[in-house]
Amino acid sequence: MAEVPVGKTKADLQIFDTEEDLSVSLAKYTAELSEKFTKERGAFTVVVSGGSLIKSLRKLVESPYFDSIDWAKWHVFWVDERVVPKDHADSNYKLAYDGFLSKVPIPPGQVYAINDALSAEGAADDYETCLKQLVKTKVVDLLPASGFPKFDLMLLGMGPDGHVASLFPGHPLLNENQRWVTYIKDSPKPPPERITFTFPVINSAAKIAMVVVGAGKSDVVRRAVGSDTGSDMLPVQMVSPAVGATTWFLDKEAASKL
Ligand SMILES: O=C1O[C@H](COP(=O)(O)O)[C@@H](O)[C@H](O)[C@H]1O
Repeated sequence: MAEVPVGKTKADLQIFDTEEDLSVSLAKYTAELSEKFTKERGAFTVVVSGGSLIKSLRKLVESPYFDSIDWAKWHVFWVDERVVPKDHADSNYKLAYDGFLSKVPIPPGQVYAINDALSAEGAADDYETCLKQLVKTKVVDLLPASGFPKFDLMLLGMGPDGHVASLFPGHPLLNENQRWVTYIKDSPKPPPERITFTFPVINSAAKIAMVVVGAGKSDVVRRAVGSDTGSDMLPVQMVSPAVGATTWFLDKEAASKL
């Protein structure tokens, strides 16, 4: 494991020969954090993205991780969601449910999907209200220094353009610093309407795993890893936890241009 600069902070970089090896290591990392936070807080708050990340979580539902994890303590959230019905092919909820959540015994009331009956604006407001309630009841931690929720673990992917969550290069939402959850109606990647956590929330997390696989992302990985703090920073370079730590999980192909 090497420590490398990414944007204004440093991240641990792990490179794996195969995506299979990456998936095993990601399961071990997640299981260890599940044990740590469950012991410390009595709950484990996990935020997932959509996209290719979900496939890389597959080893978690296998032995020894499946049996060792106290799934009843998990609370699952989405870093971003497309404003489509939950059974739509574009839904990040459906992707996670089919590939992961349907295979583990997390109590359904601890899986916080967005309200798909609302508009983008309404769904963002509703999700933010839900998070505020969970902070009040101490299911979700608060980072006192920032006043934003502090999730235990964020499992994030990155698009080939360097976007994370639904925070896209050059978009004004990159600068949102009040809202916890906001919405976008002009996403450059379809579907256009989405809700997304803002950077202050992402950067208040205790642990962030940035999971990137495939040669198609090698150029953006090369651009992201380095101490470029210019004004045209990629969204992924703005992932910069205030008190937490980021670990990048890359397969050999994604890391091939480093
Ligand atoms: O649209 C999205 O894209 C990103 C990246 O997806 P990937 O398939 O290139 O890994 C994803 O992290 C985000 O949650 C999703 O809504």
